[in-house]
Amino acid sequence: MSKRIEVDDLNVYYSKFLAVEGVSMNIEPRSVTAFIGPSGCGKSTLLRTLNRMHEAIPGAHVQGEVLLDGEDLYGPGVDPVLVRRQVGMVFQRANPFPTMSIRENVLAGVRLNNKRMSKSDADDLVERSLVGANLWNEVKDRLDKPGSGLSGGQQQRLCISRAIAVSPEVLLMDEPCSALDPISTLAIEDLIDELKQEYTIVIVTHNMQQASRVSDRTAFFNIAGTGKPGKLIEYDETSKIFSTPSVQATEDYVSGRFG
Ligand SMILES: Nc1ncnc2c1ncn2[C@@H]1O[C@H](COP(=O)(O)OP(=O)(O)OP(=O)(O)O)[C@@H](O)[C@H]1O
Repeated sequence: MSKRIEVDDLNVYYSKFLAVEGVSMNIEPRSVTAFIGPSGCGKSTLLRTLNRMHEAIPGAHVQGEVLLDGEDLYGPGVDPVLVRRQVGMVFQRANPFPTMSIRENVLAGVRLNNKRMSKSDADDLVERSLVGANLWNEVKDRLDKPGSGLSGGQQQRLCISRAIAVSPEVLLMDEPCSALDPISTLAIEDLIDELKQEYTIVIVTHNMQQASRVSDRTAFFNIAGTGKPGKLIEYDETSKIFSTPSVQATEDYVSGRFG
């Protein structure tokens, strides 16, 4: 259920603009990898190439390879819809479908995949996904109420249950806690720690403490100036990045001496 990601000499473009240049990295299964770096260095852009969401923007394209357990996501004949089923994504702002019930929100991705299910299978899946996202106890008595009636932190966990309901191999998270209060943030961080038993997780975060709390490895990206491409500067064990990084720019960034 958890796959290895290999990024090989990846260039990421918005039309002619090279936003991210020459990234190569291996991301291990059952681990959490944090992408950190200053605004505009391409963290979210790179994240979106890992499930082919980048190319949903007109003119956006990549050069290079992204392999999932050895298979090139950008190979000929690969269906981006199937890729997105294997590689789920959770966004900065929780985005449950507002008019749908909690139950239907959990099932939304599965329904999109045209999977027909009996009522009892659907009930099982809803329960398993909500338990998996640590939300079941809080919502089990109101599954037919709208998802928009939940708190921000609960909505984010609802989005995580929607993502895991389709049984992905990888979970991408783009600043999943940036709109949450500290208690909800801790709940999501605990959940990330549990989810890594089953999934490969990549998280973009601006919060250094969060990167050091949740991730096994950290990738620091930087940008030489406006209009220049973002680059991967250093990628290592999180403890090393935050204690004895090899590159001065990493040290400056993690110690807050940046810019
Ligand atoms: N849809 C788009 N069209 C054109 N350029 C874009 C688009 N989205 C992002 N960019 C550019 O790509 C570069 C990388 O942006 P990206 O959002 O990936 O950076 P980031 O490191 O995630 O930033 P932040 O930390 O502020 O979210 C920036 O120069 C940005 O302006």
